Amino acid sequence: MADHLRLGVNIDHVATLRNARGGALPDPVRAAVMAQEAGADGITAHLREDRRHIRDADVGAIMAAISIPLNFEMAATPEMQAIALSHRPHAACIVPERREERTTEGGLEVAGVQNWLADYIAPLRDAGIRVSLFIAADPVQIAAAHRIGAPVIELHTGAYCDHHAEGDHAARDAELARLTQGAKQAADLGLEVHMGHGLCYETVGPVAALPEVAELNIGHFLIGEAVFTGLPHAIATMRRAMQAARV
Ligand SMILES: CC(=O)[C@@H](O)[C@H](O)COP(=O)(O)O
Ligand SMILES: NCC(=O)COP(=O)(O)O
Repeated sequence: MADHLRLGVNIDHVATLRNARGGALPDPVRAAVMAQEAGADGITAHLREDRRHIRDADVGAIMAAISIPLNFEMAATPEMQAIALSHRPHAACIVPERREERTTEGGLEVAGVQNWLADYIAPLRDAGIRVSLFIAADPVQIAAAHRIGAPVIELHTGAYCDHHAEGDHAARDAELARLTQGAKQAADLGLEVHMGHGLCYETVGPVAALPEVAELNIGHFLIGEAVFTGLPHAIATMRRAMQAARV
């Protein structure tokens, strides 16, 4: 078990709120600094092709303002590759994107495009960026991630969280079993395992308890909770829930 389960705080939805009015506030850079001060181990931010949350200028501004790692989420496009190479964040997490989706709906297809994707991530790796692939807990995709030389995978916890929210505990537990198996498979292959999407205080425990998991990336719930209790309190409460599950 990794000694310390890292918490990456995703600040995308501060930017979503800013963009709703088209101005400068609330500032996602301020949220990143506040998250760092509240004990986040990293900041995650997704520069979507449609720029619905952070924008190009935010990437450099966030990196300049924080001293913890930035996990830069990006689609596998030439434009995003060039942006990642120009900023060289600590990590780049390649995620699938569909313009019309409300949120990231599935995992990245790796197995079907493995030669192409291996070539795509090579320059990122050569630039010293830790590449991670945001995938479903599917044995075929996990094996393909390993084959193409990605050092890290992030398993999509969205379905697990959705089933929990819908009260469908059988489906939730089946999804948790898939995540558990996926984490084991990946760790056996030598991959570093992260998880994220849709996690909240109620759903974080069972995934935080998995010994193979080194990092959780959590955003939407924390930013929503911050409206009521403040970001430092939300982060501290999430950390306690993670820690309680780990012992
Ligand atoms: C890739 C992912 O898991 C997302 O949570 C992302 O970081 C936030 O963006 P969306 O809500 O647009 O998916
Ligand atoms: N990669 C998942 C992430 O960064 C956070 O997802 P969410 O908690 O905003 O759904």
